Amino acid sequence: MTTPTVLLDDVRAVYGAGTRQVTALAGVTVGFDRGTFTAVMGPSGSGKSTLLHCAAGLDRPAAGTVTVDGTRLDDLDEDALTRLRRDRIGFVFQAFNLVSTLTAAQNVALPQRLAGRRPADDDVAAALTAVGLGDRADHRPSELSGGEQQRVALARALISRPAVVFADEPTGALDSSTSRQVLGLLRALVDEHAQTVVMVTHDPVAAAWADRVVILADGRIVDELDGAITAETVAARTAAVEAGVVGPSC
Ligand SMILES: Nc1ncnc2c1ncn2[C@@H]1O[C@H](COP(=O)(O)OP(=O)(O)OP(=O)(O)O)[C@@H](O)[C@H]1O
Repeated sequence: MTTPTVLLDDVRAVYGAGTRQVTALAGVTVGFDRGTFTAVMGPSGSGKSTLLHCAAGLDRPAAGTVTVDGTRLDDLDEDALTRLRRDRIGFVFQAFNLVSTLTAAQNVALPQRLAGRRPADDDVAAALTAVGLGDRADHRPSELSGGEQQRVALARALISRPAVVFADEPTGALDSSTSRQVLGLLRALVDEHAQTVVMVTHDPVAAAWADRVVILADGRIVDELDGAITAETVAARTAAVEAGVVGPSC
């Protein structure tokens, strides 16, 4: 049996304390295999972002373990965790994205430069071209739209080839043709480079690009789809969860 690239084992996450305590993850066990594309869905407040943050080492769970690329995150101090995030994890997050003082090209090259390598200028240009931003290499994030910034983050994942790419609503701010372009790029990371992609989305059309859909409700995984996934089946299953037909108590 192969070990998943990312494994969450009975992960619990809580915010606040006392009467204000909120359980965001109530014991989640899930693995994301190498070369797979998983969509994480569920109603607002069901724990999707918390799951992504715990899996990516941005939040520490209250209990349970997270293993990324063979390394248990709870074994790492903050410096080692920062290095692991830099070297092994790609982020396509709206709020956790690019360095504002660097150009698009410098942002794409950043993880490799921090690791002491210098990506070839041609590789950086090719990655930006692949995401449709070949002519914006010298622009800083403030000169790019939210969707363009997301695509710069994707270009970074294209050349630094992290073990896993976490994407939080990567198409939320995009029109449908740019969304298809971004989803096609995520798909290509998986199909052509056997990378692992985990994407939080509310959009059944976006989720249909994945190999597997994991649906959360109240901090637990309550449903899963794989095989032939269509936007219609995803919409029906998420609607059933929202309506409480499928839920933690079922
Ligand atoms: N910083 C925080 N402090 C207190 N509670 C929080 C915090 N962040 C999240 N929560 C709570 O934890 C639960 C899970 O939140 P999370 O953001 O993971 O959900 P989500 O499924 O990503 O929601 P959405 O789709 O609305 O972004 C919610 O009840 C939320 O209110």
